Amino acid sequence: MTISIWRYSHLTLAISSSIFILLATLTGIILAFEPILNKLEPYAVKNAQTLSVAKTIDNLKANYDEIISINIDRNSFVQASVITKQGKNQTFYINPFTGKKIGNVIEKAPIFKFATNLHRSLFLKSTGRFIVGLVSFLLFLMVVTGIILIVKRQGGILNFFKKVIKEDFQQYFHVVIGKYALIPLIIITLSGVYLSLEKFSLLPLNKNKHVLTETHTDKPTQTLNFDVFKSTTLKDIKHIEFPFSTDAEDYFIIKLKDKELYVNQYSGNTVSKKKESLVALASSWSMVLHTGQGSILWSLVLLVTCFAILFFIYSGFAITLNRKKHSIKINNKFSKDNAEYIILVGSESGSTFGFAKTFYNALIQQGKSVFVSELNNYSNYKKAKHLVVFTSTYGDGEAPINATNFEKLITKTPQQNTLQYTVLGFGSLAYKAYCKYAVLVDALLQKHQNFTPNLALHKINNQSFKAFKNWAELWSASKNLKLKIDTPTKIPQPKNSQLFKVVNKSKINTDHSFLIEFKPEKKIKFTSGDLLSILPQNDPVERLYSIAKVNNNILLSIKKHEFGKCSNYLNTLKLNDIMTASIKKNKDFYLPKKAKEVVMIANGTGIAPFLGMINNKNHNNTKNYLFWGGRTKESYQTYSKYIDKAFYNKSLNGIFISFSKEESEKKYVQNTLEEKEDLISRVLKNKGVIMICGSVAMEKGVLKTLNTISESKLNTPLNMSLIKTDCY
Ligand SMILES: Cc1cc2nc3c(=O)[nH]c(=O)nc-3n(C[C@H](O)[C@H](O)[C@H](O)COP(=O)(O)O)c2cc1C
Repeated sequence: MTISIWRYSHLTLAISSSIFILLATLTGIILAFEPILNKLEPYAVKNAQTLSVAKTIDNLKANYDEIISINIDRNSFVQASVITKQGKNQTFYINPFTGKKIGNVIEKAPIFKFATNLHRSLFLKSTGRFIVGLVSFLLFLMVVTGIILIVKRQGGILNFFKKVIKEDFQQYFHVVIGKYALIPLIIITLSGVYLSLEKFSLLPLNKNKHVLTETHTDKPTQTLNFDVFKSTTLKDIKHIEFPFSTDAEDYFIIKLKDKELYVNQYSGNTVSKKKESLVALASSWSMVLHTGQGSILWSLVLLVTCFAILFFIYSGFAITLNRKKHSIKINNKFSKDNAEYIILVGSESGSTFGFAKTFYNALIQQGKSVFVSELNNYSNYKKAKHLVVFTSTYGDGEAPINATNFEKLITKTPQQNTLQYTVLGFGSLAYKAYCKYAVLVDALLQKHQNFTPNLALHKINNQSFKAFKNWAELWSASKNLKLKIDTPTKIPQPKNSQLFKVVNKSKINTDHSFLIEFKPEKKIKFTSGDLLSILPQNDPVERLYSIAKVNNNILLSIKKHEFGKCSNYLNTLKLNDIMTASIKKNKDFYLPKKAKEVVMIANGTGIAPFLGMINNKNHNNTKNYLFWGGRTKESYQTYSKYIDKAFYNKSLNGIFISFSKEESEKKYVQNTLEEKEDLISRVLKNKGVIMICGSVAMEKGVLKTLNTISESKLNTPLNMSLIKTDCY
């Protein structure tokens, strides 16, 4: 399988540098605390930034014999180096308003010294510094390739910040956190690279030099009266170096944010100005941005970003291992020119290859000559008579990575024979462009003169093995074959499996239906209308049951089929038995929050989600009506308890029941809908919502009846945007 160059680069970069990134991140986490702790020290003096340098010097002079330097650090703490009246040379934090000492200069704690050395040079001096700089650059490249991968995944740059669809925990959070950590990551990596370049003196030198503009004067004056000191506040100052001697050639050296001044110690005139170079300014910014010095907020951002990097390392490797597990190799027994059956696969993350392999094996078992390849390898097939395309859809309805050239290839590659073709699309209903690329492939083949359709395009949602098996049966019937589709030997456990305990179970009724109530062993979120996915033992095909949320438990309504593996398994469960299953969100079938009136229509066990919905607290005063079709009055007894309760609580405003097998009143749910056409047309007119759950046959009949009511009473076809269905 071709692997995207970007994904390959992203992965290679990650593998080659992960140990160093891990070290840098762990030390980065420790170092992020240093500026936070420093900033919390009580050495910041209120309004000190507004005080003039002249006043500060004045105050210091009143307390000490001599001033050597004044320094304002990134926390805005004012530091002075002085000779005390006792003749001692000392450096400490001062209150510039009084000139008095307020604390000793903070010493770097040993843990921070250790972490800094490891972070900067891995204790390997220049070699270590070089490695760290390189790793920082590699991490930057990973951010860039990551951005490209997100853009591809989201289907274009404009969709970059659009919601990410959750397919799998690691992938989802790798992308989501990646989007939000993007800017800090770029800043951290680029500033890291910059600081390394600086250490290796690889940055352009500052060509600005001091040029003296005044001849010296030996006339002593009062330092305090210098204009430059009076007009400059501590806000602008980084450092002031006092003249070392009384020689006129010794100046005050004043480092401001963007320039350096020489000030004559006698005249107070600025004798030279040197502008800070852009390189030096960038160095200063790189230091601040990379270390978080002076800002608790930015240090916290750096800290969180370090944790994000740790998550990327974990989730990135988990995704890769998962892909490896799913990657499938097919050893073709026949060449492309000797095979009668050609299977072409479009796949991004490999799962479609699994289906192709199963299909390939089934054909080979029947003694057929088959050749499997990728859509991007589309070619001319000398003996082929049948083409089967299995393709997923990626991005926003786009081709998966190994199918991107197919559209071009098919127009310029001639075929000698006419091939019968079929397209099977793999996709997910969670995306708007459901199986869109399969639709395009189908259209391309339809247009092509060498292809004739054999079976209409079919779509498989969420890699459903059951749907695939159904399609394979249809396809083999169309070819007069008896394909044996092997179920996968490894039964995948559904993602986010949970344990559920049986806490209630009704007797099985004359329709072979029963209710079973499960209590989740762990606290989980779910809503009536969500689905419970159950894999019965030794069966890879998941069964989905619509959930009713009752007393915070899951209530299912099950019909036991004679040979139904899952329904029989559920029927064998006793009180307190534990079952493994997983919850699948089904937001499209939630009770609407805003509708004034909701009509719920179900037959048989399709009533389940509605039993939960009508028993939910009705905060919006929505009026709920339930139409249910069953076989006999006895069938209804199974559910009556929940319906009575809803009536009692006034969360159900009408119930309309039809029995199809009661001699006295044989009716289907559609007949009752016709009888209540005034209610139905009112709900449709007022933009209420109609929810349907149950068999597909019932759904068809109900939609037809609703359409008839809409056309006759409202003179308009049924507005499908008001209909929600969950039928099977
Ligand atoms: C990022 C991403 C984008 C997807 N976009 C679509 C889409 O637009 N339409 C669709 O039907 N399915 C979409 N899917 C679902 C996949 O097509 C589906 O999971 C398929 O079975 C994956 O097959 P593969 O593993 O062979 O690539 C998308 C999946 C992912 C991860």
